[in-house]
Amino acid sequence: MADYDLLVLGAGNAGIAAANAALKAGWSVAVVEKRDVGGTCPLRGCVPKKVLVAAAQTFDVISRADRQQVSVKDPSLEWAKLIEHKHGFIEGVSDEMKSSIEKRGAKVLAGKGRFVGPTTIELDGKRIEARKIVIATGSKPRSLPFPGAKHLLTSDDLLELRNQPTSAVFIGAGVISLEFSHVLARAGVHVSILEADERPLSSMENSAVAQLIKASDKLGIKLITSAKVTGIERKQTGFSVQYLCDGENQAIEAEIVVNGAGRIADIDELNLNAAGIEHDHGIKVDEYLRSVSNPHVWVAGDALSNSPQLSPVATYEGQIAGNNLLNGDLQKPDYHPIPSCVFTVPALAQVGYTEVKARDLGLSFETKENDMTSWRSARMHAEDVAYAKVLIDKNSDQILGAHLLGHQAAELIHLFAFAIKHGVTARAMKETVYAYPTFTSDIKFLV
Ligand SMILES: Cc1cc2nc3c(=O)[nH]c(=O)nc-3n(C[C@H](O)[C@H](O)[C@H](O)COP(=O)(O)OP(=O)(O)OC[C@H]3O[C@@H](n4cnc5c(N)ncnc54)[C@H](O)[C@@H]3O)c2cc1C
Ligand SMILES: NC(=O)c1ccc[n+]([C@@H]2O[C@H](COP(=O)([O-])OP(=O)(O)OC[C@H]3O[C@@H](n4cnc5c(N)ncnc54)[C@H](O)[C@@H]3O)[C@@H](O)[C@H]2O)c1
Repeated sequence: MADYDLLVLGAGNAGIAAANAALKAGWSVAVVEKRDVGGTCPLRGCVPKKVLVAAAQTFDVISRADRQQVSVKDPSLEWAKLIEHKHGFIEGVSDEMKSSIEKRGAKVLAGKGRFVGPTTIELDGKRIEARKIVIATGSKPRSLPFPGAKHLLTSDDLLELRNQPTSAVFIGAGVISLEFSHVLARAGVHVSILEADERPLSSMENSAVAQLIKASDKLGIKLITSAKVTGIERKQTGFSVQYLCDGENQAIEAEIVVNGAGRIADIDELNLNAAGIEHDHGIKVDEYLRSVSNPHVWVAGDALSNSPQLSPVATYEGQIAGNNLLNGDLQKPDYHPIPSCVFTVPALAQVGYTEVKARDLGLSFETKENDMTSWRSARMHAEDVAYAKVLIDKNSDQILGAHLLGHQAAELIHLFAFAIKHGVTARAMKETVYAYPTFTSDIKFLV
């Protein structure tokens, strides 16, 4: 007989969402967690990162204040104090989350679980049998193969870094590197980024990314693309990062070197073969997030290898896995209307298709592109960057994609997400009466 109806591996957004669905249905649920209940987003990801970004935003506003006739003398962003301030947002959070899920009836088991059978997990030498299992073990930084990779810091390390470095090199120009770079640069750190690809953020809209690169350059962030890192060597005061670019061996020195080369599903220690769970670069799941080879197992969140690694997506997938294991396979995730934001300063936000993707799909659409820096709203707030590209279906008048940089992008994007999700037309967005003067009221001119 099974010890639990459901066992969840991992107590992050995805695991907690799946557990909650089963608890509501009166199932007995165990949640196994090897680190802290809460997982990446509240403890080592979105929230602590955003505390740093919020400070960078304030610094940015102050740096433009003279244009609004406000004089502020010598502002500075103090890294060590900021890290201390960030701690206030994390302390006690994991304990609260643990007691909250326990109150709802879950048994929280500490330790690293691994499969020893199709529905059996081993934890600290004990075997636990469950009727169904959800794998929600999240992701970890991709390990890099060159000599000296052991010197690399991760985002976890950066969030704990007490002493402000004078210089930093990031390997990879993805979301993590760009977000941290914009904070560090404002604290006065010399930042360089080495990107293997021809351009950063390859899944985002080209023209919006180009504007972000310009804004990063203005901050002093040095971005080197098409760079193949070959090694990291320790020097007296820091490190030398060697790389190949344009056929030539080159090097940059910095006090710290950070791995921003992507995150991969944290599944390689789960002993998946013992449970007959098919996997190659990730666990193979069907469209209902169920393992294709073990019908008792579902996967959700960053532990999946083919969906966006985002906190609300992890929760959404956890809920779907939970609903499907309770009710039979009914729900498939739909990622199209889910927005994402790169929290640089200015922030870049997108939802729906990029222009390239819409063209690949053979859609017939109109592109509305605007630089709003000369608009009254942007000038009032002394914005340096204010850009929007919106794709509108020529036949249905529905929004296919929106890409915003600056101009409250991380907030405005949700109106476009709502429009895409619910089929609201560009005309309906134009005809709505908005409060004025607001950034939102500009939407009429963006669609
Ligand atoms: C620096 C950073 C900033 C980010 N910022 C944002 C942001 O602004 N917005 C956004 O949407 N997303 C952001 N993300 C991504 C977001 O944090 C993740 O997509 C999300 O937290 C994934 O949730 P999850 O439940 O899948 O995994 P996690 O929250 O990582 O949870 C997985 C849990 O499983 C546990 N575990 C692993 N293996 C085992 C095992 N064998 N046994 C028991 N437990 C195990 C882990 O300890 C962990 O607690 C950020 C990520 C990082 C790293
Ligand atoms: N604001 C947010 O929503 C947010 C913030 C942080 C992280 N995240 C999530 O976390 C995930 C991981 O973030 P990330 O920034 O580490 O990854 P990423 O996938 O965004 O970017 C990784 C980058 O590293 C490059 N790269 C890979 N190997 C390299 C190498 N050897 N040398 C140089 N460049 C290399 C890739 O080409 C890519 O541009 C993202 O997928 C993202 O969804 C989200």
